[in-house]
Amino acid sequence: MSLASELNKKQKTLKIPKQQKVEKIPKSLTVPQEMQPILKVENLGISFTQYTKGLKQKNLDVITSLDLTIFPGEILAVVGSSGSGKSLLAHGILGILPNNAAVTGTITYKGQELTSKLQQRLRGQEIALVPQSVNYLDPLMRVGKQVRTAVRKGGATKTQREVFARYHLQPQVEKFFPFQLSGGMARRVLVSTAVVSGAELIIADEPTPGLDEGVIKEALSCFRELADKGASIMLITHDIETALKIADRIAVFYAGTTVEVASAKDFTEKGGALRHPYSKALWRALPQNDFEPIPGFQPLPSALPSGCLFEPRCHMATPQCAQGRPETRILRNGMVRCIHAT
Ligand SMILES: Nc1ncnc2c1ncn2[C@@H]1O[C@H](COP(=O)(O)OP(=O)(O)OP(=O)(O)O)[C@@H](O)[C@H]1O
Ligand code: NI
Repeated sequence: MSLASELNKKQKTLKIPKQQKVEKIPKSLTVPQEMQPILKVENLGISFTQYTKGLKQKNLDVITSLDLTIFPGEILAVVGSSGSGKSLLAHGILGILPNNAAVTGTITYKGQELTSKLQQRLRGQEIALVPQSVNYLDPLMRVGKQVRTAVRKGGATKTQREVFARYHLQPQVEKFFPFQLSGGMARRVLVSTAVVSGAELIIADEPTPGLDEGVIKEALSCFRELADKGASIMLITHDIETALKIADRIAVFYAGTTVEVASAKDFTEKGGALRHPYSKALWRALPQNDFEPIPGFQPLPSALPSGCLFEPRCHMATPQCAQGRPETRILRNGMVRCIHAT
């Protein structure tokens, strides 16, 4: 069975909001911090065992000391460039990492440690994934059926047809097999599967590339509506602008760790409200801002610096930065991993 259908089978029914024109996507208020997070990731590490020449074993640390939390009713965007570990985090939460992966640290879901047994129980029930790759669709099952299997209560066909209409999928598409879909259509089917699931936590891994403006807006506003009804959404994207349209908070990833978690409101003007030099640089690199590229490259997992991961590219770096990884600290209501951030 494909992962998408397996992940979403037997899920709770959730009313699909009627199709509506969305001019502006409203954002809910910032989450009160005393609220219990639905998901808490602490000091997460993900490494891969690789065999090199002569069957020598090598460990590749791709995620190190990663922390983040998501609260009920919140959209947390995870932004970072390619290879920063966004998808691996998603797969780590769902418990679908490849066999050669080792996980350290803790992930708690509603206060309970997310063991592999619990992951298996929640996957497709309370936690749904919109996978980054459309290959997760079952190639042998008509797509309408794949979406209907994700509906757990009530009229599955009605729910599937409503969500297809909402994402501009023609009625005949429900009879199609995945190979008959364009990339954009396949992605809309994946988003539909998660949206009808009624999951309490939806992890959407790059759900919008290849979709046209109208459908992107529809998908994003649908996530916002689900969050406003109490669901939590982790929106993984490399596109800060998409993230800012709906997210409450943004976690900035760099080389497999969280360098900053900020309120979406902090991404404004010259980035003065941001805390980490990388977040500021990422913000300033946008065409509508200074369009200033960040010199250098994100380090590869096989060649991570021993000190601060951003130190080799940082204009604020001092010799102390190369001494060791900075701890996370709370700063101006956000989180940052930089000894110089003020
Ligand atoms: N099975 C694996 N074995 C070894 N390394 C892996 C494996 N899967 C992923 N990686 C490495 O882990 C790092 C993070 O990958 P990941 O797919 O999480 O990045 P990402 O942030 O989602 O990037 P993108 O924006 O391109 O989707 C990359 O350097 C990648 O090469
Ligand atoms: Ni990815």
